[in-house]
Amino acid sequence: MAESVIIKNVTKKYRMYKSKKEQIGDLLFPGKMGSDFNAIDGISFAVEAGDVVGLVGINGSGKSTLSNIIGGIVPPSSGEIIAKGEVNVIAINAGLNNQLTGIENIEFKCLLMGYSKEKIAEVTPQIVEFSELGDFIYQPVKKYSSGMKSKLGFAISVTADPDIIIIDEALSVGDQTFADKSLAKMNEYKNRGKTIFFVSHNLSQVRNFCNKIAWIEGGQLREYGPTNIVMKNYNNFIKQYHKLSYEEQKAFQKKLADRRKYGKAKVKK
Ligand SMILES: Nc1ncnc2c1ncn2[C@@H]1O[C@H](COP(=O)(O)OP(=O)(O)OP(=O)(O)O)[C@@H](O)[C@H]1O
Repeated sequence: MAESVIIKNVTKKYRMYKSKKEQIGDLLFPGKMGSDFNAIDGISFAVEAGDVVGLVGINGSGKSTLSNIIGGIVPPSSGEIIAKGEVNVIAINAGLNNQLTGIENIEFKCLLMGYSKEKIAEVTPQIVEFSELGDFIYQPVKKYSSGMKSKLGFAISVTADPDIIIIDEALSVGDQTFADKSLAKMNEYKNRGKTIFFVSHNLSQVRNFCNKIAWIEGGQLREYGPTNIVMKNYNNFIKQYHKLSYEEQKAFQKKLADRRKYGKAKVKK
């Protein structure tokens, strides 16, 4: 099978400040105030065409940051993504403008996707119907609930026919009927051999939908491989993690956060 996406030593650093004063100080004296934090820390793996890859990991591990980098929404600080084909991100709020109405957002995103006026006129009713938003489509998106935003974002995204699709929690928002419809659409993409990245905390969905899993921990890739193997290890980890006391969980989180701040070498095992 041909490689579809190659993730090469990708790192994303954010500057962290303890106060507004530190943030302003960093502007005046660059590099003197605040500290770097690796949201993503040297992640590499290759995905084959037709793979459906679940991105799993506890809160804050870096799943969305990585999927946004793969989708070209967030630039990496270093490293690169080599994607063979067009990439489309289906995420909650992905690229929606809060000031515009639903219908204006449809037009705006279609223009961004390079559609002609005729194509926009053709797909708009289909998007409106898929979104199930009814008359809310004429309201500004800032008045939408997160579920409604997700429905709109999803409806717009699925009219495109990208080769590589990134789904960030979009299937877990909205009501059951919409979730079922979205899952059916995703299964259609999967059966057509598209490459899919699926960010989710819903492990049974990941198990059913994905053939590979990338387990992200503290910004690093802890494990990547076939679903049955990685899911077993991740499930064991989650069970152990939930058995920890509140203090022990905090200590574990701190160790990961320190590693992201100071690097592996300076953090004791
Ligand atoms: N724009 C930003 N500025 C600073 N830090 C950020 C930014 N975006 C993300 N982070 C930090 O990067 C880390 C990874 O966040 P990310 O949203 O990728 O995690 P996640 O695994 O998707 O989490 P969740 O499961 O809670 O959605 C977190 O510690 C987060 O605080």
